[in-house]
Amino acid sequence: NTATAGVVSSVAATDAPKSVSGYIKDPQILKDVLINAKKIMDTCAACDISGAGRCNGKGSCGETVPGMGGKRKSFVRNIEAFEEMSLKLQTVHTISQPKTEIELLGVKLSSPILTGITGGLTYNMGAANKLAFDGETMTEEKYARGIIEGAANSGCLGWAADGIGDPLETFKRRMAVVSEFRGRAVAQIKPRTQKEIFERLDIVQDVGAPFFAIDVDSAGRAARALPGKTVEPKDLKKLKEIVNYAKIPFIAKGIMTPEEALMCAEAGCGSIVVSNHGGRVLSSTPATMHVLPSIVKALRDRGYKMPILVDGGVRDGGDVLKALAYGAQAVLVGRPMLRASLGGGVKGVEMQFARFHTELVSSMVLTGVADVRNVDPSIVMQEV
Ligand SMILES: Cc1cc2nc3c(=O)[nH]c(=O)nc-3n(C[C@H](O)[C@H](O)[C@H](O)COP(=O)(O)O)c2cc1C
Repeated sequence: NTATAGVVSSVAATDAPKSVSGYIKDPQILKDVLINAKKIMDTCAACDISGAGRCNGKGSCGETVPGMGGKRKSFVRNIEAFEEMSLKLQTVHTISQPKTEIELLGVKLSSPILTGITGGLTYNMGAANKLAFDGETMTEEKYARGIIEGAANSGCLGWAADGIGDPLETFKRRMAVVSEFRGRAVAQIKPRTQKEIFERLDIVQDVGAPFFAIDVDSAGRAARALPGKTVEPKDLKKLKEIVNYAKIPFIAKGIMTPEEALMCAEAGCGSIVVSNHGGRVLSSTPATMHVLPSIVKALRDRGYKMPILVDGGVRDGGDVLKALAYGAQAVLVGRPMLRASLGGGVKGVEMQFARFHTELVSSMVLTGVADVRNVDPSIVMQEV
């Protein structure tokens, strides 16, 4: 996320969209939404658009999952970790209508799913000047609206992202979209200097976001930062300063070790996202699902009750259930939501949420889980 785009388009509205053959206007089914996304993304992650829309980073996209960078190993590990896990099929019980609702930091969600934090269709997705679902030009604003409104309409939460190169004005305009969905849209801030974080946090709080995240794992981009566009690692002291400044819960995103999870808890963070940034920041990290159990254990053993979120490679409702069985309270879904918004806007994201929800319910019935807030770890078995 190094360039300039924000929610407000860096593409002039008058630019004619590039026509794309076979593009489906106003798609009515998810498959067509995903086809659209594949057609407009130069570097598309669409490996299997006919199935569940799974992306394994190895497919027909020529191994160029959007914004992958590096050697893609971390990303593939995330996907494979879920594939290696099996769910225990058990149907001799009475559970036919399992409960999927949770409350996350004071916000009620219809299922334990948030969108991933993604943005930058011009520089991350190759979708500048391409057709949108409405037959007009695709813009950052349409993209963000798809994510945020689509999630809100699904009873879940969508994130507005912060691009490193985004000037404050762009950030403010993006927050105007969040403001429309007061209480039902959340915002992320890059690990900028403390002063810049506080400046953006004031705005995030003004627009009514119930909580915010900082992707602390974007710190490596400091090496490429332009003057005045600084990101930096955050030590315990700085984490505490942010917690103390904030009037809403602060989620630290990009935590991959028990030690750092404990530091976030000690700092007073409201939550963490166990994440390797979808494999985009460091090529050789473990899968998020491989580190999640030790992080959960470390926090719970010391009595910390904060919700624990996870992302990276969540591709269907069964994966959501696996993450919950490993101790997460909710997941973030990145690329599948990204593609849904690109190919179908608000409606596309609603369809994607509906698919995840249906699959989650079905997986719960088939494993005998009555409530997402209480998932027995023994429903997951490692393949032997
Ligand atoms: C195109 C793209 C842009 C992203 N931009 C951001 C960002 O601005 N901030 C952030 O915290 N994470 C960002 N991420 C990482 C996601 O929030 C998330 O961690 C990751 O996509 C989850 O993995 P998944 O795509 O396999 O579900 C981005 C990911 C992608 C694919």
